[in-house]
Amino acid sequence: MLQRDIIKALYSKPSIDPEVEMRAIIDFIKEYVRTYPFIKSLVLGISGGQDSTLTGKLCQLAVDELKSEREIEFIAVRLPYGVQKDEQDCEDALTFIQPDKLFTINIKQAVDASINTLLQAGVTLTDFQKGNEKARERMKAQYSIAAAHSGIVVGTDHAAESITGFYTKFGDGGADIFPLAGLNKRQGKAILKELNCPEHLYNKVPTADLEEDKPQLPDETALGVTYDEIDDYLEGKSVSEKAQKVIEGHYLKTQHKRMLPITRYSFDELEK
Ligand SMILES: NC(=O)c1ccc[n+]([C@@H]2O[C@H](COP(=O)([O-])OP(=O)(O)OC[C@H]3O[C@@H](n4cnc5c(N)ncnc54)[C@H](O)[C@@H]3O)[C@@H](O)[C@H]2O)c1
Ligand SMILES: Nc1ncnc2c1ncn2[C@@H]1O[C@H](COP(=O)(O)O)[C@@H](O)[C@H]1O
Ligand SMILES: O=P(O)(O)OP(=O)(O)O
Ligand SMILES: [Mg+2]
Repeated sequence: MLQRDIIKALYSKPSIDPEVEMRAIIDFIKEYVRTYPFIKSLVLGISGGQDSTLTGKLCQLAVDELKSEREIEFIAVRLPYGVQKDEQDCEDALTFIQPDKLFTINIKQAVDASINTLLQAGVTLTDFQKGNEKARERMKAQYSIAAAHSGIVVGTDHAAESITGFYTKFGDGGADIFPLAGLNKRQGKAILKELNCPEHLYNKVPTADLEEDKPQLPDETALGVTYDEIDDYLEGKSVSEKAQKVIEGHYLKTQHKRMLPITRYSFDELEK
């Protein structure tokens, strides 16, 4: 049964103890950093959404615990395209996280320059495709900051995003570690509650906010399925036939995103 295989592949659990899970994630981050002495920073884009708020807080907590052992800092990065509509949420997330360092990189100039250069060469991108350019520019900026600070890039992908492939390949999908792997959306919310996060940040409507034609488009509208249904599916519960079809359709269509570039050998591993 596909549901069982997906749950196994994405390390999804039917339930979590938020305190235990939070400790396990912090310990994973600490253990990873300890394994590679060159790592002196963790770099992460903070959008004002649930996932980057949680990932950022856990990174800062891990770094705080490591500071007595070694040189290490957490670097938060604001990456607006022009002026962000949910600017205040981003400020609130940063107040909650209290990062060691903050950079603000406005990606508008770089994205617009890229779009224009492509246009001059005869390649016209749609608004949706431009959205993916924004995500890739954010990835590039985070890697530049990591390179300049002996760091690694942290990503916010988790099971409820991974299952639908709802991220830009080599954009927000491009990072060095994914501390939230295995969690679904409501489990992430439960950990934020445990951390006393301001309620409006974990109850915020999830959005990639990449399209200018559809500002702050809810992920659930774009996906055609709710996170509650996705979370139920990942917890092994039965969902409506329609939800199951939509979720499994996204999963199968985005298999390539959960693999490194496909070769003659790994092609055999795809479900056809
Ligand atoms: N761009 C936006 O404005 C926006 C907004 C909200 C959400 N999202 C979500 O982010 C995700 C990004 O969109 P996307 O998936 O179209 O773009 P993407 O760039 O992440 O993935 C598409 C690319 O993947 C590669 N690809 C596609 N099928 C493949 C296959 N079978 N084998 C190997 N490579 C393959 C191709 O290079 C293709 O251009 C989507 O889930 C989308 O809903 C995007
Ligand atoms: N506006 C943003 N500023 C900083 N970082 C951002 C911004 N938008 C997205 N990000 C990063 O990308 C991931 C994925 O976002 P989704 O909302 O899931 O598409 C986010 O967690 C940030 O790290
Ligand atoms: O990745 P984020 O932080 O933008 O969260 P969400 O996916 O809920 O928008
Ligand atoms: Mg978001």
